[in-house]
Amino acid sequence: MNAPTSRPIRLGTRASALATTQSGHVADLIRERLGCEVELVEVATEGDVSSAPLATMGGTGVFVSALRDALLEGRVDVAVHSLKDLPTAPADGIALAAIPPREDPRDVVVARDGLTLGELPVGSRLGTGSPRRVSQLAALGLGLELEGIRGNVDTRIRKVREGHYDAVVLARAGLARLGRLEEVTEVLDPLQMLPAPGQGALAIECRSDDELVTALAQLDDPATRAAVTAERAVLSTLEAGCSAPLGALADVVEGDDGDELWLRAVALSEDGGLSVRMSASGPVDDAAGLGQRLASEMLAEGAADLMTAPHFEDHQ
Ligand SMILES: NCc1[nH]cc(CCC(=O)O)c1CC(=O)O
Repeated sequence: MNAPTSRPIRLGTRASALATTQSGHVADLIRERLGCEVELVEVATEGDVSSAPLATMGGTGVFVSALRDALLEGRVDVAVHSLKDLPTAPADGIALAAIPPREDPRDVVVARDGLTLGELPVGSRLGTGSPRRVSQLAALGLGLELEGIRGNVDTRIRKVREGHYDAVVLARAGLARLGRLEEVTEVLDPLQMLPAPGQGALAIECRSDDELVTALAQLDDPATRAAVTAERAVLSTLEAGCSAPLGALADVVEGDDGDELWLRAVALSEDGGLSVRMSASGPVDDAAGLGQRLASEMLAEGAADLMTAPHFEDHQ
């Protein structure tokens, strides 16, 4: 296809190794598939500059807003985010123009001495700052010490190498993009660890009134978009009534009447002691409806009460 514009497309990226790798990947896709020139423009975000815990900075949205500001102010034309870091509410003036094919969405363990979770001795120190990972790990009853950790992928792995932690849990997708899969000592089955909604997928955004919306749509993978739409609908529906740790994963599977979407989700109390786990399937073209229905059923089963559950008082 002809280049939609004569000027180079400015693609905004955060400076981290993962962000520049992801952005470089999308820049290549745009060059190959749309035949446009692309230049990378670095954008600093509060999430990169500060080392405060993410929870005190308004969550992972801090990584996203600086890139969106750069888009709206016309400093860049395209922004690439990890979809799991993207808030579910649509942003004014911004289009989610494409979601390319997803990487393997599972979480992985990087442990000392090639160990798996089950092989780590009781009392081993596992670093993760994610409430979703903490609660699901706690629910496994392995007797691990779960400790907060910050820093990029490289820093987290180094903290295991240097003996500060016995293990860390990371998204497989990040390691795959960085060419670090050889560090993985165990891939966690979603039966035990459901990933974050959107994990492993990229979001390509542009201004909603830009002609790029149509051009970028060629990079969209409909199966990935359907899956992450269902997962994010669980998140946005539960967010209204529940701030519990949440995992969700959808796959396009072959059903009796052709392709359908199979969705599973779990909401847990912070200590993993209580959880509401459900699954459902539905038509691929009603992904949002499927996610909303599953989340409503989860709310009816008490998902909203998990954080304030009486067991916190009873068993302390
Ligand atoms: N929380 C930060 C973050 N955002 C996206 C990824 C990895 C790539 C992805 O999930 O798409 C990571 C690192 C991690 O969770 O290990």
